[in-house]
Formats: sequence, structure tokens, C-alpha cells
Amino acid sequence: MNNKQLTIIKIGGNVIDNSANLHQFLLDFTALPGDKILVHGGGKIATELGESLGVEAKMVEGRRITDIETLRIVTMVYAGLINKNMVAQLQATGSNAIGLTGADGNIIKAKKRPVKEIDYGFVGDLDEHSVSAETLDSLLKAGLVPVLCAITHDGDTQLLNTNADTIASSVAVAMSQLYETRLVYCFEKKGVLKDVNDDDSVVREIKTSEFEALKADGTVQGGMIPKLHNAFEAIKKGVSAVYIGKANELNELAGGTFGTKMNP
Ligand SMILES: Nc1ncnc2c1ncn2[C@@H]1O[C@H](COP(=O)(O)OP(=O)(O)O)[C@@H](O)[C@H]1O
Ligand SMILES: CC(=O)N[C@@H](CCC(=O)OP(=O)(O)O)C(=O)O
Repeated sequence: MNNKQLTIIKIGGNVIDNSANLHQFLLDFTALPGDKILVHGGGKIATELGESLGVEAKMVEGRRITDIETLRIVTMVYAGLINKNMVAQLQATGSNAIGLTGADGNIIKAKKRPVKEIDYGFVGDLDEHSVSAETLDSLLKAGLVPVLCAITHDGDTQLLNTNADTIASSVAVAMSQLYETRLVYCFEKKGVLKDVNDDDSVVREIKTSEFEALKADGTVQGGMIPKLHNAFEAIKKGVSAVYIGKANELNELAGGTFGTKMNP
């Protein structure tokens, strides 16, 4: 077992879109001890900018169909606007953040999703060779906090759009070769809820074997289905602990009362 500890945190678009919540989250993130990597989404903001430019968002099972116009928009929003603002805010809170796409330092090489029933366009899928744990490790050893956005590349000039939950899971799996790694999905709710309209109905623990039943009875829906799938993949492939919970309750992580914990 590796004894170096690493926390990988993913933050979703609903929190990024609220400046007060984002500021509080970034303060709590900086206060977490030990090595850290931040992965951010921003789907909501990309959708809004697209609409204002006359490019309508098309989502299938939580994944954005990414034609060339949409790729331009998501590259500007994720790799530019959100990533650089987040880095500047982290610098102000005392984290020496470095903002990166998967093309920078060849940190995440993806494969364009093959066209089957649906053509997702410039969407990148990841496999066990996609993430360069060594390069991320060298940044951590230099005292930097990598801030990864949802833009990857194929190694042959093409940028690709990869779901941020998937990036967080794949980065956590790759880093678990070098570190005892925990993965924390932060969003606007307190965890996986028994009743999605009741914020106090948090399910404290979910076992892999319970996931199918939660899907079948409709307890988890929409974006929570791929999030849980990514969470359980991480647990299966060597990540020590995976949590899903509220961005503004991150300070509860140390006390063990944070959100929902995934169990093998
Ligand atoms: N049982 C559940 N508990 C909590 N959220 C749920 C549940 N089922 C569905 N959801 C939905 O999943 C969403 C989170 O997924 P997503 O929108 O992809 O988040 P993010 O953009 O933060 O990654 C929540 O905003 C909520 O509407
Ligand atoms: C292929 C794909 O779907 N990519 C996502 C990447 C951003 C993301 O994951 O943002 P959230 O975490 O805020 O949802 C998208 O463009 O919406």
C-alpha cells in the first residue's frame, strides 16, 4: 500500500456558476491538508454561452454531443474562462494552482468516441493508458496543485471534450498506483439522496451491489447515474475511498460525516 496521500476533488457546473459558493469551496479546498488535484466541469456555463451564440446544447445520457462549433465553445469556456478564473482564485487563497487541459504535458490522451447509433462528435473516451500519473506526480512534487478541465486531446492535433466526472475517476485510478488516493465528487446537494427533493435524505453509504437497484427504482436519475458509475469504477480499480457530497460541506471530510461514501 502506498503511504503518500492524495485527494482528488471534482467540482460541478452548478457550484461553479454561483460565485459565493465557489469562493467558499475554494477556501475549503485550499485548507485541506496534503497533496491535491482539482478537476472541474462547467457544463451549465457552456450551455448558457452556447445559447447566447445560437448553438443549442444536445445532451444524450449526460454526455454533450460535441460538433465543431460546440467544441470551440467548450474549449473557450472550460480551458479558458473557468480554468483560468479558478486558478486565479486559488492563487489568492494560497494554493499554487496550475491550470491544464489534457493536452498540456500530455496529461490526458483520449480516443474520439466511435460513431455507433449516436455520433457524439468530438467527445473523448479514456482508458487505462490515458492519464500520465508520472507527469501529475512531478507537478505535485514541485509543490503545484493541478487544476484539470474537461478538455483532452488525441495526440494528433485534435482537442476533445471529456466528461469531468470521468476525468476525475480516471485520474484517481491512475494516481492510485503512486498514492493512497481518495476521490471526492462535490456538487450542490448533500450527497446521494433517497428523495432528490429532500436535502436531508442523504444515503450515508452505497455498496456496488446496491447501485442497480437504486437505478431501477428511480432513486438515482439523470447526471447522478454516470457519476455513480464513475465512482464505483474508481473503487473497483484501486482508489481507497470515494465520496459524493456538498461542495460547501467539504470541511466535514476530515470528521467522516461528509456526504455519501461508496463501498466496494
Ligand atoms: N438521488 C439523487 N441524489 C442527488 N442528486 C440526484 C439524485 N438523482 C438525480 N440527481 C441529480 O443529479 C444531479 C448531479 O449530476 P450532474 O448534474 O451531472 O452534476 P455535476 O454537473 O455537478 O457533475 C443533481 O443536480 C440532481 O439533480
Ligand atoms: C462529453 C461531455 O459531456 N463533457 C462535459 C464536460 C463538462 C462537464 O462534465 O461539466 P459538469 O461536471 O459541470 O457536468 C460537457 O460538455 O458537459
